[in-house]
Amino acid sequence: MLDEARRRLFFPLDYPTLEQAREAATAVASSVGGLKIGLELFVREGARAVQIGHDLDLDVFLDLKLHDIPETVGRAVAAAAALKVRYLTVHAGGGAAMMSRAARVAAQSDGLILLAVTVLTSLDAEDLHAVGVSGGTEDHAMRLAELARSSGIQGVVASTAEVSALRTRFGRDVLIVTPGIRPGVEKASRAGDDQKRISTPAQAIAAGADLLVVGRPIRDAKDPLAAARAIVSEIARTLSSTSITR
Ligand SMILES: O=C(O)c1cc(=O)[nH]c(=O)n1[C@@H]1O[C@H](COP(=O)(O)O)[C@@H](O)[C@H]1O
Repeated sequence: MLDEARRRLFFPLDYPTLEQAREAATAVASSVGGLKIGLELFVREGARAVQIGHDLDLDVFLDLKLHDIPETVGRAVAAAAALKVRYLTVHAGGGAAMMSRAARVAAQSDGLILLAVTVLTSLDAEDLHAVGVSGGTEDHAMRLAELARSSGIQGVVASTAEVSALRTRFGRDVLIVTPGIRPGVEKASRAGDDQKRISTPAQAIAAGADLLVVGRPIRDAKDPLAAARAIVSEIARTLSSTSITR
């Protein structure tokens, strides 16, 4: 169970330099299933950042949140596929034509899995309202997930609050990735940082999330490896008690 739990934990390399990222990745490698390369490191280091994951034999999740016209996104997906990453994010808000094009390009690759970001975990209903979206975060996330699945995208990124509804709607037929994880913060509606829709690792797994993205609680811990191990144990306990496997 511990190995299955470890496989589900992704650590974002949100670091300013390649050296810091490599050092941090190496320190936690034995207790995570994969590494997420996001905007900060990729803008600075490009493919060299991706290589950290390959060198450590970990899955790489390239988080570029692509959102552009279909032609531009399709070409970017092809470029990402050439880096041999396992996961790549696109913004579901880019629409059906953009996601369909991305999905067609990914389907021709060697196993690249696309994830559509629904409603960022840093947003709440008020933020959506301010950009003209009414109906709340769950409604909007479900609408975008529906669009993503019907466009051929295999996975979605959503907060724990939407996971149960996503499972009910799509069953096991969707990969659900959940950021906004704050160990030990059960009931607070805010993490004390930019994340607004948060949960503990246990809550995310019990709701049915497949993969958890946990950054600052590991990166900023005194002992990042111990923090990652504690999260893996929490995931394993929850998997055992809820008998969720995949
Ligand atoms: O696509 C993502 O990974 C993502 C989507 C989302 O809705 N919220 C979100 O926090 N993320 C990413 O997940 C990570 C969360 O990091 P922490 O808030 O430090 O745990 C960051 O690298 C974010 O870019």
